[in-house]
Amino acid sequence: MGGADLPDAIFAPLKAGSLTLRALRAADAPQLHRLVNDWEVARMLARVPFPYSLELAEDWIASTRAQIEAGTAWHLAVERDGALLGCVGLTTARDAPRHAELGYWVGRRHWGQGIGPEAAGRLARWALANLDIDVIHASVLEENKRSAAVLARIGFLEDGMAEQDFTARNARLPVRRFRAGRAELSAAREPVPVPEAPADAAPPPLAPGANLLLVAACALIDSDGRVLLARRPEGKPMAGLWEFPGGKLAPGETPEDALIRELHEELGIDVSAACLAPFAFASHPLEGKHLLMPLYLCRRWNGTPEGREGQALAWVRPNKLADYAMPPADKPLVALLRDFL
Ligand SMILES: Nc1nc2c([nH]c(=O)n2[C@@H]2O[C@H](COP(=O)(O)OP(=O)(O)OP(=O)(O)O)[C@@H](O)[C@H]2O)c(=O)[nH]1
Repeated sequence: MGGADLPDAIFAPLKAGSLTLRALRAADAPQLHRLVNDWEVARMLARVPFPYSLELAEDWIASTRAQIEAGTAWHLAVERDGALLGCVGLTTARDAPRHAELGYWVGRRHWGQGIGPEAAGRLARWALANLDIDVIHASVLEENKRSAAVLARIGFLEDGMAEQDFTARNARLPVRRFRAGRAELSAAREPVPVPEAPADAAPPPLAPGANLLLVAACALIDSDGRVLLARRPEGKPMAGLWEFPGGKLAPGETPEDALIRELHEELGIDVSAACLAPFAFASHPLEGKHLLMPLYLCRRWNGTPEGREGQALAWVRPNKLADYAMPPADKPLVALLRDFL
């Protein structure tokens, strides 16, 4: 059996509500051809010719599998109950490191069911959490109001106009450009209600420290002098950035208590307070509050760290720490750590 029959071997499918996003397979060609060989769909897509032959569908599917394997683009089938509904794709930008382009289309008979935002939103959030990118761009034909609404609903912001060649129309046409990063995509997902304050009300007095977000973090250092970084998983704010393991202090906890608990929960290792050496701290605005984060060093623990919450882990040499995208609060810590180790 060839690779084309084993789609999940190259890409673990993503769930998005009732939808599944998975690698395209050779067997999808007839269904894909039927959906996209439709003037109402093809005329809105830049690179799709019309009429669109079955052979083109077969060739394109093969190319999408090669791109996933090469790590350059992820064009996926949008499926529900075994039926192909459309496609969603993300291509990393060749000339702009850490940027990517998002695209999608849905077969006409499936319009109006919220499939576009569900599928495109999931792929965008997955990409920011799992690929080395920070910004996702998308273009929609100026007249394509439906597609622009999909992007706005996911959290994309409009950032200007451009022009693009549209193969099916044999014309260069104006497109609206959109972009989103981590802040936009998590804000759209988890809207924070802002309480209405009466215009003349004085702000209530705050207890000392009430605006602080207390987080304890730890640089685990192995016998080769490498530091453990963990990647924030999809669904958390700042997903995809690398950080020092740790987390927020629960009520009544000391930073050491919190670290012992977090390192056990997140990595499955046991540390004792005596092995946590205070090293430095971060102080930075975050989530409408102010992050105060002591960073400890730890060279001794029991167990082997593993990403118990699905987070990727990396043991990183001090001189390579700067290659990992980390939250802004960590920048000074990284420099201190590199100089110290
Ligand atoms: N653990 C950790 N958190 C960091 C670092 N740098 C940094 O800005 N933070 C921020 O500190 C906060 C830690 O909260 P968290 O969400 O990980 O805390 P938690 O484990 O209690 O998770 P939860 O809030 O989902 O329960 C996040 O906003 C995170 O982005 C870092 O190096 N390590």
